Amino acid sequence: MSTPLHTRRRTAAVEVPARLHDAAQTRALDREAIAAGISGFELMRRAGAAAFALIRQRWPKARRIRVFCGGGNNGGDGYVVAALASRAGLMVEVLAFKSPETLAGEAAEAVAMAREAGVAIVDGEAGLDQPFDADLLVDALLGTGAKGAPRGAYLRAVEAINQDPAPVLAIDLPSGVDADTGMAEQAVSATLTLSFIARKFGLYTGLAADYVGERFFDDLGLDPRLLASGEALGRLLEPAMLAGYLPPRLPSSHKGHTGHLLVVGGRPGYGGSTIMVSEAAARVGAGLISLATDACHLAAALARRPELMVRGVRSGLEIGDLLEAADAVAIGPGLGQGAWGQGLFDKVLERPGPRVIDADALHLLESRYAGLRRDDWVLTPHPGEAAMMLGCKASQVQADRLAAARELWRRRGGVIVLKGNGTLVVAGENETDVALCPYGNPGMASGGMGDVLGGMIAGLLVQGLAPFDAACVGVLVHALAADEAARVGGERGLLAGDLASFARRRVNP
Ligand SMILES: NC(=O)C1=CN([C@@H]2O[C@H](COP(=O)(O)OP(=O)(O)OC[C@H]3O[C@@H](n4cnc5c(N)ncnc54)[C@H](O)[C@@H]3O)[C@@H](O)[C@H]2O)[C@@H](O)CC1
Ligand SMILES: Nc1ncnc2c1ncn2[C@@H]1O[C@H](COP(=O)(O)OP(=O)(O)O)[C@@H](O)[C@H]1O
Ligand SMILES: [K+]
Repeated sequence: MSTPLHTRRRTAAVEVPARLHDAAQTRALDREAIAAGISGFELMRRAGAAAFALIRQRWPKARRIRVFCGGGNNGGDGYVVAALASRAGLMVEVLAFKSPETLAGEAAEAVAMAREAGVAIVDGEAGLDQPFDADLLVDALLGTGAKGAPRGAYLRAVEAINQDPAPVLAIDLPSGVDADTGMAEQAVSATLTLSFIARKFGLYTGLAADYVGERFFDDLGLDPRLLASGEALGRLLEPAMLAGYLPPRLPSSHKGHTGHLLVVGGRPGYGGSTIMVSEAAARVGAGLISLATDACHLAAALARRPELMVRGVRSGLEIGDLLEAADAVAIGPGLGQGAWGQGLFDKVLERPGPRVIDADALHLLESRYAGLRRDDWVLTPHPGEAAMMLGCKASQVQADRLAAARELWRRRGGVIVLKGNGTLVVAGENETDVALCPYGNPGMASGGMGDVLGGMIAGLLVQGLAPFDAACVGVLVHALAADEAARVGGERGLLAGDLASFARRRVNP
């Protein structure tokens, strides 16, 4: 983590954020826990108990519970939940999608536990045709051992769960969602998902958001040192981190200490984008902001934010002095890919230094600078732009967002911010180089939101944060501001311009 300019020494401890694992890394943790002396069945018993405790807490009035059990250990967790619910006097039915007699190991012990508790276990496919009128469904079909989309009877079970109006608790993950990537074609649409031992990376990004519902996590009482060991894919961004990144300013600070940003872009008809970039940068604390844009936007920019220094420019030749003065540059929104935009972009790339490259500038980077790699830039593609840069389809980017962001990083270096639900910040191959933002909401699916994000990242860069830190803080502040704005006024109708004032609170933690 870098030290922002002219700030007090950090007092807040930087908390180690939650780790994110894939299925294989989760299995490694399971094995470690077993090697440390907790039996596989004990883990399963704890998982089932945690799930039943959550049921009691969230659905205290539920009396009729239908548990959909698969043939692996995820199914085993389901049998434990059924046993505990039955012992508590609830009416429970297990629909078994693999014959309980064929289950092995811990899952077989869990079946025995359910039988002993008097749970009715019926053949899954036959049971689907029998009405049950459940108050709650438990999805214990597939967990981290799932390979590909649900097949056969499992697929019919997923469809039946989704057609039933009852709420759904997904055990460990919604069956059909890929734990590693979040890819989901046919998956259980859960009300809540309770994950064990490890937070699965895939549940926090991309399409998974449409299936997981509210996310819960239980470490099953494992030693935190064990959970901190071994490999992980990345880490979650959390609000508590902000205090560590953004210590208060020194009382003697002046605008020369807080950074000068140059924003470049806004061809005729696209002036609003750069105004939003500039305003967002100002609201996260950039000291001075120069905006180089088409002259037709001068009046609008100054009317919206008289704090800006705005210059109408006809070509890249007119920004040399501005580049000289700036600590960082944000370029791309409204830039266009014609001669005007090209000239400005070429000029900006002539000099090294922190840059946020977005929108049209990403297209210009691909078309004019194939193979150029730099450490000091932050590239902020949405999935469509990432696909353009990788020469694939946006759906392929979404199918494995981490792989796409990593590939972009390998090609381009610096920091890659892959936008969209569960935004990823990637600056390398290690766990500490990958951050995922679990905040944000679909109210952000409106024009200009990305411009505001770019402005925030740039506004943090000029204050001296390192590119990875600026990207992480910018993404987090942007999403938290959008969530707060949505809480106040609702998601639908949320405007990019609404975020700035909420962001201000977050950068003063
Ligand atoms: N000791 C442990 O390993 C623990 C495991 N736990 C639970 O166990 C789960 C992992 O258990 P498993 O490794 O047995 O895996 P699963 O329970 O996910 O089951 C895998 C089984 O499902 C079948 N299958 C896989 N993909 C399928 C598909 N697409 N369509 C239909 N059938 C498919 C396979 O035949 C395989 O036998 C975790 O998600 C968690 O819920 C918890 O009980 C905590 C402790
Ligand atoms: N459903 C969503 N959930 C979370 N964040 C979202 C969602 N939709 C959009 N966003 C965020 O809003 C911003 C949109 O950026 P972008 O697509 O570049 O928009 P624009 O080009 O209009 O500025 C990104 O930061 C993205 O992560
Ligand atoms: K499941």
